[in-house]
Amino acid sequence: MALAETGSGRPGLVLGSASPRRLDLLAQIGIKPAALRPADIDETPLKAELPRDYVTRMALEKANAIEADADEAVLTADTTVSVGRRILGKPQDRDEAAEFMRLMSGRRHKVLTSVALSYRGKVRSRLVETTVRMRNVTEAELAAYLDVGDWHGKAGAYAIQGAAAVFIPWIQGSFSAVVGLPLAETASLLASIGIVANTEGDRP
Ligand SMILES: Cc1cn([C@H]2C[C@H](O)[C@@H](COP(=O)(O)OP(=O)(O)OP(=O)(O)O)O2)c(=O)[nH]c1=O
Repeated sequence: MALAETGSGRPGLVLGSASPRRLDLLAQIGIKPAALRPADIDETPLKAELPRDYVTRMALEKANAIEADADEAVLTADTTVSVGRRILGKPQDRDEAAEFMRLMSGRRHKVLTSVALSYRGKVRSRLVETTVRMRNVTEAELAAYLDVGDWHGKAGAYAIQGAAAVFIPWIQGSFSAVVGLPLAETASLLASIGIVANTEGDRP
C-alpha cells in the first residue's frame, strides 16, 4: 500500500470528495489519502454551459474550495452525464431519476469525468469522456430499478457498478471514469508530484 502521508517526503494527499466510490477506486491502485475533505460548492450549471466545460469547472472549483497546508495536495473530481447538450446531474427525486432513465433508454450518452489535482498553488486537470450505450428499458424494468434506490446521488441516476449494469451492454472509454475517477489519468497526475500508485493494488 502506497501511503500518501505528510512527513514521508511526499505531499500528503487530501481527497476532496464525499464519494465512497472515489475512495474505493484510489484503494484499487494502492493509494490511501491521508485525509478526506469534501468540498461544498454550488453545482448549478451556468446558462448554456457545455457539459465538458461544466464538469471541468466543477472539478476545479472543488479543488479551489478546499483548504490545504503547504505540504498537502488536493485531489477532486466531478462526474456528469450528457445527452446532447443537456447535463444530467444527480436527480433531485424519483421522478427526475425516471425522466433521466427514459431519456437515456435505447440510446447512447456520454459520461464526462474531470479530475483535478492542486498542489503548491498549481492546479492541473484532465477530462475523460466515455460513451455508454443503454439498451431499451421497459417501464416495468424502470419501476423495479427505481425501487432498488441505486439512483440516489448518482449522475444520470444510475451506477454502472450497480443494478443498472444490466441495461448497459457496451461502453467506449474508461470504466473507472464512469464510476467516478479515471484511474490511469489520476495515477499520472499523482505521479507528477511524487505520489506513485501501486499497480499490485490493495489486495487481501
Ligand atoms: C454515471 C455514474 C456516476 N456515479 C457517481 C459518481 C459520483 O459520486 C456521482 C456524481 O456526482 P459528483 O458531483 O461527481 O460527486 P459526489 O457529489 O458524489 O462527490 P464529491 O463531489 O464529494 O466528490 O455519481 C457512479 O457511481 N456510477 C456511475 O455509473
